[in-house]
Amino acid sequence: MRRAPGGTDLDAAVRRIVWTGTPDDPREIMKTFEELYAELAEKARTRPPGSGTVAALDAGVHAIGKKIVEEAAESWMAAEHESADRAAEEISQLLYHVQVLMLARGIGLDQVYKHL
Ligand SMILES: N=c1c2ncn([C@@H]3O[C@H](COP(=O)(O)OP(=O)(O)OP(=O)(O)O)[C@@H](O)[C@H]3O)c2ncn1[C@@H]1O[C@H](COP(=O)(O)O)[C@@H](O)[C@H]1O
Repeated sequence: MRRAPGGTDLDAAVRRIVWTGTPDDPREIMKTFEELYAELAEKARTRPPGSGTVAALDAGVHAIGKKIVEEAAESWMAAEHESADRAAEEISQLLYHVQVLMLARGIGLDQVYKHL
């Protein structure tokens, strides 16, 4: 069996990445970055009532940018002082707000990926 550095079972680590791992239902499939972007793009297009994404887009680039800075700071603090799971939660929020910023500026995934 393959082992990740540090003796962790690599297959188990990959499973943790692929599966969402809520404590109650570890079988629930997680949402990928691409799937979230497609969902948010659809929200932006259809503007369903009650969508936080629509509200954030209406608030504009300046307000979205402030949320990104806030979530980036919270990610940093969680990574430095809290558990890996807490840091991951903050990072997920950071990624969400980055995607909202992309949509606000009409930036597609490919436009970003070509710079990676
Ligand atoms: N993944 C996210 C997501 N991550 C973060 N957030 C927002 O970011 C905020 C960050 O949480 P904080 O703990 O910083 O809370 P807060 O500072 O009190 O937040 P606010 O006062 O700014 O609302 C959350 O309250 C949400 O408003 C998200 N909002 C939505 N999504 C997903 O986006 C999709 C579309 O959502 P809607 O547009 O709301 O339907 C759904 O799949 C959601 O799960």
